[in-house]
Amino acid sequence: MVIYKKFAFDSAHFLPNVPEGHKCKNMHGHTYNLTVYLEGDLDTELQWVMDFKELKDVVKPVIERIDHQLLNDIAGLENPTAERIVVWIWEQIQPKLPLLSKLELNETPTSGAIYEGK
Ligand SMILES: Nc1nc2c(c(=O)[nH]1)N=C([C@H](O)[C@H](O)COP(=O)(O)OP(=O)(O)OP(=O)(O)O)CN2
Ligand SMILES: [Zn+2]
Repeated sequence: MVIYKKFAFDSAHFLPNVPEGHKCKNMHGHTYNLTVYLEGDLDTELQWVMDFKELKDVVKPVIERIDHQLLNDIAGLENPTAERIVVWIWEQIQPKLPLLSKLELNETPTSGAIYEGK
């Protein structure tokens, strides 16, 4: 069984390593949408994989670290591509979510990154 929960955060960023003239060298912002997927068996008694509230309690503090921030200022996010951000989030939450199976991060309505671990 796969369950998921969605989160959103608003952050500013710029991509320092792109060539001069690339639009993403300029600071700009996104409303990021994150979907967290867990995969596991149903608990026989509760008939769920994990309480969505417990899932939220793990992910929300991590989202709060990056919401309304300049991502480039955060350790590990000096080059905050969607790919780097999704790995960074994985590294923060995976130790507390052993059933974590996939993260999907949408940077815009048309672009994003999916990470399933190493
Ligand atoms: N592989 C990656 N490519 C790009 C990233 C990234 O994180 N990984 N990031 C950017 C920029 O942050 C940019 O803000 C998003 O790019 P883009 O999808 O081109 O945004 P648009 O709003 O212009 O998209 P359209 O829907 O095509 O208008 C760039 N590349
Ligand atoms: Zn961007």
